[in-house]
Amino acid sequence: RQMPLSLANQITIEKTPSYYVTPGVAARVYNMSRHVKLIIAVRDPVTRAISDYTQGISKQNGGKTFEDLAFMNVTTGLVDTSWSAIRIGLYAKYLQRWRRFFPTSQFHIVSGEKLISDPVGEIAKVQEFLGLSKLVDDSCFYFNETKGFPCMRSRTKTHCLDKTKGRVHPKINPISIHRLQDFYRPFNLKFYFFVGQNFGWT
Ligand SMILES: Nc1ncnc2c1ncn2[C@@H]1O[C@H](COP(=O)(O)OS(=O)(=O)O)[C@@H](OP(=O)(O)O)[C@H]1O
Repeated sequence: RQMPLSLANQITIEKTPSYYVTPGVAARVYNMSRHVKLIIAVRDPVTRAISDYTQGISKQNGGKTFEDLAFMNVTTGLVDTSWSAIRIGLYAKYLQRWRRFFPTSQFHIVSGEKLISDPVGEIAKVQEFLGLSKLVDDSCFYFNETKGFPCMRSRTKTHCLDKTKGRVHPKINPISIHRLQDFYRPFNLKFYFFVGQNFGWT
């Protein structure tokens, strides 16, 4: 058994990035509990793809550039959706799968961008969604200039993202960025429509 038991006054949270995109997971979660609350954290899919690639560089990427992987043909700019870093950013497609099992009221979407620019505001919405009292306020965060991210502070300790997160991304040719923005735009609009929230991705 992997999930710990929760008492009536407790909530149990489990986080795995691949849940959202893995076939069959929505059905398995539904069969475990159809009342479960679902939190999906998203960011601009172009930045997400570059972040994914950056994470891959530290493991293996076969010496390939971001463009080698993102485009089937760099000259025509045909996007390669068979590459997972690209495919995962099609958020609307995966949400449709989850919505076959769960009503809109059971989803909460967290903006990765706002989590950095306004962590207190973004966490406040999560607390509300989970029915928790608002424990997180400005005193819980400070901005770490070196890391470029907000870090958490409690009375006894501080905590920043570890070194596997918040990596510096490689510089990608602006033409490639524009091509990917054009590619994702209709999917992003569909996602905004589904969740009733505009994330302002370009
Ligand atoms: N708290 C918080 N606020 C804002 N952004 C955050 C936060 N936690 C993780 N991240 C960003 O998410 C990227 C890593 O995603 P995951 O945490 O899902 O990574 S993992 O798949 O579990 O390894 C990683 O992206 P990069 O910055 O591109 O490395 C993190 O910066």
